[in-house]
Amino acid sequence: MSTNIVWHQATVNKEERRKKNHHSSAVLWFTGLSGSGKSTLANAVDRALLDRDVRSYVLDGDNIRHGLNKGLGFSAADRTENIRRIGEVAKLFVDSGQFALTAFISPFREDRDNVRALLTEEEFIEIHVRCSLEECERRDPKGLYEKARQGVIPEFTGISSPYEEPLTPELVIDTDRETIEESVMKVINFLEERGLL
Ligand SMILES: Nc1ncnc2c1ncn2[C@@H]1O[C@H](COP(=O)(O)OS(=O)(=O)O)[C@@H](OP(=O)(O)O)[C@H]1O
Ligand SMILES: Nc1ncnc2c1ncn2[C@@H]1O[C@H](COP(=O)(O)OP(=O)(O)O)[C@@H](O)[C@H]1O
Repeated sequence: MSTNIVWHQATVNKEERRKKNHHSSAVLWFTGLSGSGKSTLANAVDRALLDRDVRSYVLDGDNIRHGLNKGLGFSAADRTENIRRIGEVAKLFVDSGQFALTAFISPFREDRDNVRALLTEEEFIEIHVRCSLEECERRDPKGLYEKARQGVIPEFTGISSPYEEPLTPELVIDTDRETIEESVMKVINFLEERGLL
């Protein structure tokens, strides 16, 4: 535990940064099974936002685990710590006037709700990237489900580790029924309706 630390108030504040950017800032929290389409969708939304001169950045589970969260595994405790840290990083992005697009399985409801609690109501947008386990297994883009079924990968989400679906997400995207383009437009329309863009 750190002691004797005092918060230093920043000189430039979030509202000033948002005004300069001509848009608001928030976290788009994509959650879903491995292979459901989180990374694909987050990156496609990132591109659509860039095309609109909106500042955004993707934080992706696989990539973050190569650096910042290297050393964390897939036990429940490590997944909780993974999501806690990403929640804090995403909050920094919001403070910097940008959109953070996070693509983590984030299987536990409580962990996602803890991130929500770090932000205001408008700043946390939970997007359930919904896709049946059967379809995710059929896609198996990295061959991980096959390994999980063989018992080579333990504690694999959906197979040997739980996924708790969001109860009241801001958005649900059915990637086994919609095209990527349709899903992207759904997210962009939502941001416009909320007055965030
Ligand atoms: N045991 C186990 N369970 C689930 N996923 C596994 C596992 N081992 C490795 N992988 C790969 O790690 C990616 C998930 O990392 P996350 O940081 O998103 O997971 S979590 O939110 O902490 O649960 C996940 O990436 P995505 O497929 O993009 O979801 C997998 O490629
Ligand atoms: N509507 C859709 N949205 C997102 N991905 C889709 C969709 N339809 C098919 N896919 C495919 O599903 C796979 C999802 O993989 P990925 O984005 O890596 O998922 P995740 O990040 O959730 O593990 C990709 O191969 C992608 O092309």
